[in-house]
Amino acid sequence: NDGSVTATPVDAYDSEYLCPVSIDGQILALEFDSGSSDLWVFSTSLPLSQQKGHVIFDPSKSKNWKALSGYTWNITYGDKSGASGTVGTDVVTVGGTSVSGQAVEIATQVSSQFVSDTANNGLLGLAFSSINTVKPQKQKTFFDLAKPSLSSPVFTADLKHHAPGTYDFGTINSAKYTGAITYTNVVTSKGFWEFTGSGYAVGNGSFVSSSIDAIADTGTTLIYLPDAVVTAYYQQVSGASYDSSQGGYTFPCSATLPNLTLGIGSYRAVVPGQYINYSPRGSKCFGGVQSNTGIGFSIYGDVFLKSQFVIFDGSSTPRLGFASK
Ligand SMILES: O=C(CNCc1ccccc1)Nc1scc(-c2ccccc2)c1C(=O)NCc1ccccc1
Repeated sequence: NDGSVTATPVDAYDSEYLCPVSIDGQILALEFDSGSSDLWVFSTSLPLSQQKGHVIFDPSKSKNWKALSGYTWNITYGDKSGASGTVGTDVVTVGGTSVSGQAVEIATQVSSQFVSDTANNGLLGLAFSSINTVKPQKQKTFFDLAKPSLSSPVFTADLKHHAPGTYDFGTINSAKYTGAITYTNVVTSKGFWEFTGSGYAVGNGSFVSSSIDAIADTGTTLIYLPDAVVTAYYQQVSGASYDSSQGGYTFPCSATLPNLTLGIGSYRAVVPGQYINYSPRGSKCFGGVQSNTGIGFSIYGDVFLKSQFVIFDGSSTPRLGFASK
């Protein structure tokens, strides 16, 4: 039972993309996150003050809800946001793909970043189940549970710049990309869709071969790269500088930004310069490419992913596929 669901940007900056998910008939907009592995939702178990403005899941209204007594979860993201709570299982449907016995993690507490992001009613994790946070027994992701019922064990991301895109489960729709798909091996030891990029080029500059340890992360907005790449990029942007008060590189909003080419094997993925003007911040504009210092690896987030058609291949040898579109 393959499925396809629309991924809608939540704001003018494509800071996140939300998809409608049905939990036994209750429909919530969730953020699909290939950088984490918990499916959690705003719930009636939250303090009313934290529920305000959100669409709330009410397990008491679900016929298929089965509480998992004594099970808890607790997740913290790199930006120090987080949530925690209790767990049950229910029927979860995304597009045409339906899964029963899906662990749905009920929030009893969420951090302020989630409270204020009223469009976001929770996350649907699409990284590997090894990093699910449920205790005493970690739970499987929607993709892992859906896999056996899919035509092929894959999902694809076709995110778009300032426009709705799609996630497809079970099929690779050849109408959504041009040219050949380049596949690259994935290392799953950290639980992420982790691969090694082959280098970079700034604008029309020559390609610099270098191994870049990176993850494909639909839940992270920007691209986080090694300092060597980031400084080389912003050297080509007049008026750009690192602004510690803004926590990253900014530049005059009138700047013309060069494209950034990121190598994946012999494939050259081109991120249009305009995608790298992320958003106005203070009197300048904040860059969509930032340093990966403190993270431990690079993150190819939405600014990158929306320039590509991406295949998350969950076969016995997981791999990532990239194609132009
Ligand atoms: O955590 C994720 C994927 N989930 C992103 C997400 C979605 C909704 C709300 C909050 C977060 N990806 C990864 S892997 C590694 C990190 C990381 C980032 C910075 C420091 C240390 C680790 C992150 C992450 O936190 N991504 C989101 C993010 C937010 C702000 C700045 C950078 C990255």
